[in-house]
Amino acid sequence: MGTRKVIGLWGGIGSGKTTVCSALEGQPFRVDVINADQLGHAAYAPGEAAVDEIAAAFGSEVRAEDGGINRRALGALVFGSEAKMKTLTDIVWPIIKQKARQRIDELKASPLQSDQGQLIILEAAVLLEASWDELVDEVWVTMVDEAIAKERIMKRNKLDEDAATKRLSSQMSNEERLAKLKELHSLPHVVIWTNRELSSVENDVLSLARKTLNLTLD
Ligand SMILES: CC(C)(COP(=O)(O)OP(=O)(O)OC[C@H]1O[C@@H](n2cnc3c(N)ncnc32)[C@H](O)[C@@H]1O)[C@@H](O)C(=O)NCCC(=O)NCCS
Ligand SMILES: Nc1ncnc2c1ncn2[C@@H]1O[C@H](COP(=O)(O)OP(=O)(O)OP(=O)(O)O)[C@@H](O)[C@H]1O
Repeated sequence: MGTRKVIGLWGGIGSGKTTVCSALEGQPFRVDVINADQLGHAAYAPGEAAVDEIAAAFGSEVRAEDGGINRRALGALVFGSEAKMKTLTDIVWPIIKQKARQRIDELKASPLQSDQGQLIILEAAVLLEASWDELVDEVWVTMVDEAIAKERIMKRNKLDEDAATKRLSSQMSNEERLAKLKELHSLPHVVIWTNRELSSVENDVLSLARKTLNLTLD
């Protein structure tokens, strides 16, 4: 019987979260990724409870034509304003947490399908800020030098340097992230530095996964 583990994958913009998940594809153990950005987006669909609350807080200009939330309009209000972002996250983080817990429970209730075990990965840029680490067994943190993160997101998102700097400065610095990690105490955690050759990062991620699942290392 394989082991099931829930991993919280935490890291800033362009730090390598998606790359880590891709490295785990096609392995003999099962991997299910829950993406917190997507759970948040689902909360903005027409008829969802958060929609009226957000429109009441931010005004009707954040309503989309279909009756849901227009993320672009909302993003323009909250990115760059700490106070407005807090108003939004006070509404939406508890909803994302509840959706993530429900999805983890569903996955845990489903047949394992592999005697090599299962990793359930909760991928979230704000895992610790939102206290979603309460849902996981282990935390993996992707980290990269900020200058390299800037280069990567300029290239990937076709941003100029100013726009990339703005996005990076709206999140925790590496120093703040490392300090925050110290608050985890008893929860196992590991930092995955991604400013290295991709193949070296991928090898480390596979070793980490096998260790987490108590599989023999080859
Ligand atoms: C502001 C919103 C509506 C903008 O939506 P939009 O589709 O334009 O952007 P998207 O969600 O893809 O986010 C863009 C990037 O910003 C990051 N990000 C989003 N919210 C935050 C936040 N509160 N703090 C730090 N980074 C954030 C995302 O992880 C992503 O890398 C949306 O990001 C949102 O609802 N944010 C608040 C909820 C939240 O914290 N989500 C992140 C869960 S990991
Ligand atoms: N080791 C590496 N060497 C070179 N490029 C890399 C490496 N790791 C990641 N990248 C590239 O950097 C960019 C950002 O990586 P990735 O998309 O995995 O980060 P992310 O944390 O998921 O970002 P976001 O939260 O912004 O979506 C991608 O274009 C990816 O291909």
